[in-house]
Amino acid sequence: MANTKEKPVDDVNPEVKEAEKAEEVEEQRDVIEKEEEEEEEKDKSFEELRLDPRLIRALTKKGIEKPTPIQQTAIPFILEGKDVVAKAKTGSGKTLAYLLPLLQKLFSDCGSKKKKPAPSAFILVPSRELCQQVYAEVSSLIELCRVQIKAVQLTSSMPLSDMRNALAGLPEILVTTPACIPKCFADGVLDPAAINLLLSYGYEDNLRSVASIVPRRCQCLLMSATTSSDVEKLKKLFLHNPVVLTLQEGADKEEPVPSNVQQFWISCSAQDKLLHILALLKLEVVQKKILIFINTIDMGFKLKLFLEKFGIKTAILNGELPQNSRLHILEQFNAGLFDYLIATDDNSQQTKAKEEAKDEDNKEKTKNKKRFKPKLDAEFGVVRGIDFKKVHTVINYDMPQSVTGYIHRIGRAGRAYSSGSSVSLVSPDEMEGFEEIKSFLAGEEDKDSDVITPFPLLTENAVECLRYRAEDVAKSVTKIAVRESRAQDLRNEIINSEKLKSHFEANPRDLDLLKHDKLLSKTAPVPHLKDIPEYLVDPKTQEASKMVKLARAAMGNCRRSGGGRNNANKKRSRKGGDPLKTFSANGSKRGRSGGVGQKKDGKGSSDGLTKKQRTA
Ligand SMILES: Nc1ncnc2c1ncn2[C@@H]1O[C@H](COP(=O)(O)OP(=O)(O)OP(=O)(O)O)[C@@H](O)[C@H]1O
Repeated sequence: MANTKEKPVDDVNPEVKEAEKAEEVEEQRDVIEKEEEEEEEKDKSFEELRLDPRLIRALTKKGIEKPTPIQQTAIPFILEGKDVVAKAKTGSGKTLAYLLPLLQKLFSDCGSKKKKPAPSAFILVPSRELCQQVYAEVSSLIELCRVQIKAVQLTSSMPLSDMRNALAGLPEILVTTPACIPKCFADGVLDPAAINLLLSYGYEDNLRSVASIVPRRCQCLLMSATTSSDVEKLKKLFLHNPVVLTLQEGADKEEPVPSNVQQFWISCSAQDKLLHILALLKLEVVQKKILIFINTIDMGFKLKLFLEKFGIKTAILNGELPQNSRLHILEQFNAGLFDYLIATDDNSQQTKAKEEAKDEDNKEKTKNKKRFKPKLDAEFGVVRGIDFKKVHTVINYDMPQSVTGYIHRIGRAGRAYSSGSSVSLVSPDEMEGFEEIKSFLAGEEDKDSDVITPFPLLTENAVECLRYRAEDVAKSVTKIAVRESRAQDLRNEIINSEKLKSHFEANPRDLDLLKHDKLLSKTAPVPHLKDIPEYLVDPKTQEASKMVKLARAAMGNCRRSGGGRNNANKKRSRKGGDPLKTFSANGSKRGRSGGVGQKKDGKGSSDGLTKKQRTA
């Protein structure tokens, strides 16, 4: 009689095999979680970092309980008075890593009767948006700590008299941008001798503009997610025997993109990008909130007009909008007033705008017509450092023009340990740049590993079902319609921005009334395009969409208010809360190698979902 125990492995019932495999995966997961728990146990608390109790209380009120790795490492050195050069991935908490020790140092100066020239701490950030964000963060900490410290922000658009007024109250902290520096120093608004702590964020270019005026005794802190700066060169300029921190978190080594952001891509022609983004959003296979990056302002308006025909309301953020509007759009998006934001990032926008302007000039020579010309704000930037709250998905509608651009864009999702994903639409023209990004992220040792994997939840069939409608609507979004909407939107925003500036200062709550995702199209969207009829929906993609919605609901229910680190939540989501993660069965330890049932070319498999997906 045959003994089942001695049966060759191949003869074992496939269901038993599946179950064993699942058990193995579960065991592996438990080991990883145990390792992570042990790692967490080794973590230091804010008390152990000798942070002032007032700051710790303020952090608790903000829902922040434990320091992140960069905070644990950098805070003690900064408190010691050391120069620090730190590179840590996006969303890892670099802002508090320098703000907390900075405030603590200023607390001790508060009591001293000796009058110091002001401001003593100088925070240099790459964009106005980041300037506003850092200023808001430092102001809220000061308020929560109830200390007599004053912070101000200066931007280059401010008249000199306003700059002088802002500095007249002897602020201890100044937050500003590189573009503002020449103005501050040239007109004697600021005394560089006063600066004894300089913080620069994303430092390469920023520092050159202040190199000649920073006093030698000044403590310098340089923070970045992507820098390639030569520390040796910087040493000669500013740094005194700096501590160089390159944060290696767990198994992530030096990867600049957090491992909690799953990266996907879809291969499609440039013309088919509208069709694909429609499928992603309309079939709800990506989770909200969603930040969509494009490379030109016109493309942003084209996309907005296209999507609104299908009942998808989006807001637009770009460097030609007035500053008030930009800050307001960011506030509303962060507050969750709308789910889709189409953004043009700084670098790509500047270069493309130059091209556009050149193009316009040439045309203008032939046609002597008055044309709408963009005026861009040199201090605009939504990619580096801006803390978009609860963005789950970043979509690269256009691919960024550099690896750094990609890292900063993707870093807007998955901030502070939350899970996130990115989907890049890659056309044949963009393939070379995309390969560069992939090989950079894979690193030297791991060249062949797929860090960015094909998006698994959209079948070819699902996309094709929408083609007729998408192409029909795309034709109606003409160049003229785009240009008119862009000019109209800018006019509206300028009027609103001016009219409402003083009103909002007096009535901040009224800001909520001005929604930024309003329709731009002159003709109202036709009702039948708002819903996709049953017969057009591919059943497999529909199944995936249901999972995404379920996961969203589950995440909503278990998410804690206050924004602090939530271990329970973290574990739950790791165990399958995020369908994109659950679906990527071949994943490495942290589920990075993407979904099954995918073709190497970035398209979903024609078969659609895998066995595992169907079971899910
Ligand atoms: N110790 C902490 N615990 C939980 N959340 C934190 C902690 N420290 C910071 N955060 C939150 O993490 C988010 C990201 O922080 P921050 O903006 O400082 O990241 P960053 O490293 O500067 O990212 P980037 O390089 O993209 O600018 C913020 O919402 C912040 O409030």
